[in-house]
Amino acid sequence: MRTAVLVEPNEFELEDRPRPSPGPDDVLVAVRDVGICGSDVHYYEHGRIGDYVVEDPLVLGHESAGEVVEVGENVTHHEPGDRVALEPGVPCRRCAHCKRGDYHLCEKVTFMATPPHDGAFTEYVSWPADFAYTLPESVSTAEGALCEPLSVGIHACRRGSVGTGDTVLITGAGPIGLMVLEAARAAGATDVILTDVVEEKLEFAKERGADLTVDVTETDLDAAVAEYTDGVGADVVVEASGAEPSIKSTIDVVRRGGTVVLVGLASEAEVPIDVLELIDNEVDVHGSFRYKNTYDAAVDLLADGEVDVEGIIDFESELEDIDDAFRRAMEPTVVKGMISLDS
Ligand SMILES: NC(=O)c1ccc[n+]([C@@H]2O[C@H](COP(=O)([O-])OP(=O)(O)OC[C@H]3O[C@@H](n4cnc5c(N)ncnc54)[C@H](O)[C@@H]3O)[C@@H](O)[C@H]2O)c1
Ligand SMILES: C[C@@H](O)[C@H](N)C(=O)O
Repeated sequence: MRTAVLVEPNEFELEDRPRPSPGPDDVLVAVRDVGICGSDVHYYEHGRIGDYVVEDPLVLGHESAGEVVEVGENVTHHEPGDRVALEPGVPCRRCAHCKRGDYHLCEKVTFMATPPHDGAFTEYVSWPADFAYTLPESVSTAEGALCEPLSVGIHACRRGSVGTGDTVLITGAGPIGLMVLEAARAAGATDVILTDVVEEKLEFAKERGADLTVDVTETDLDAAVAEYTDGVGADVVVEASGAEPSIKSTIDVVRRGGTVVLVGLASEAEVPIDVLELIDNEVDVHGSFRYKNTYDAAVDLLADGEVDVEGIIDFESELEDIDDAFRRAMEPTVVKGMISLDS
């Protein structure tokens, strides 16, 4: 099977690898669509993300969906022909975190495209059947693949307890910020503000329904939020840029008693925060790491037409053109590139 392998930074090789056989609890999936995530691009460019280092050739891609072609002997809820979205993180199911229900925090998780685990830029993936979610007729496999970033958005909104009538400020209008926008609307937020430093990203966010957009290179964010919220501040702030100034700004623009959710990964682990301000204003700060129990919700939201994910796709490429696709994905105005396979 054709497989795009990252052999060294900035270089994929297309290899012919043996097709895997599904284990007794697995499904074998013919991959149809795989999104290019910022983390894939980071591994491609730098060969590492923090402590995760690409030491051996690695298959990238963790936003994937396809068609079941074979099922293991114990699998009863899938059959060949089913179209499925694959949740990329499979936990050990045994550790303390898994047993208390926080399976996304499992330290032994097998997460696609995170060294040393291979991902989905390949023709076939064998994957645990309970981490494959059936897509109804109305949901495309491209949308199925984008259940992954949508899941990040749903989990962030759940962490922030976004609710009906809330004003949500999202910093960073990349794919994650835009998926938080979708999830926040679905959770009942009536006012959504997005920030960015790239004008095109903000125009796009506006087209996708942001009530207010703020270019933080030109406009004072505190003043803009104060004006929009009559001096109160946002109920929930979701940080989705990873930029240090943006992380710092979150506690200035959240309302007293409000919630800050940190999703963006700062390049420096330590970002100075005024803790007295946090205490005085009784701000809740939550980290948000990947997601748990979001795929069923993501598929239902897509089936009900409650969210749009396909609209963020800028281009689709074939597996053979993956180097070009990654270079395109690095352009600052591009939101999402997809690799589509027609095996
Ligand atoms: N916690 C998690 O589970 C999780 C999951 C996925 C991604 N992430 C992280 O979330 C962040 C967003 O992911 P993405 O794929 O959308 O990244 P991205 O780089 O595509 O988007 C980030 C956006 O932030 C904008 N930005 C840069 N500086 C800014 C500033 N000072 N203020 C406002 N916006 C600014 C950029 O122009 C860009 O549009 C990244 O840091 C990524 O690593 C975290
Ligand atoms: C969650 C996922 O989108 C992210 N890129 C990660 O590897 O953690």
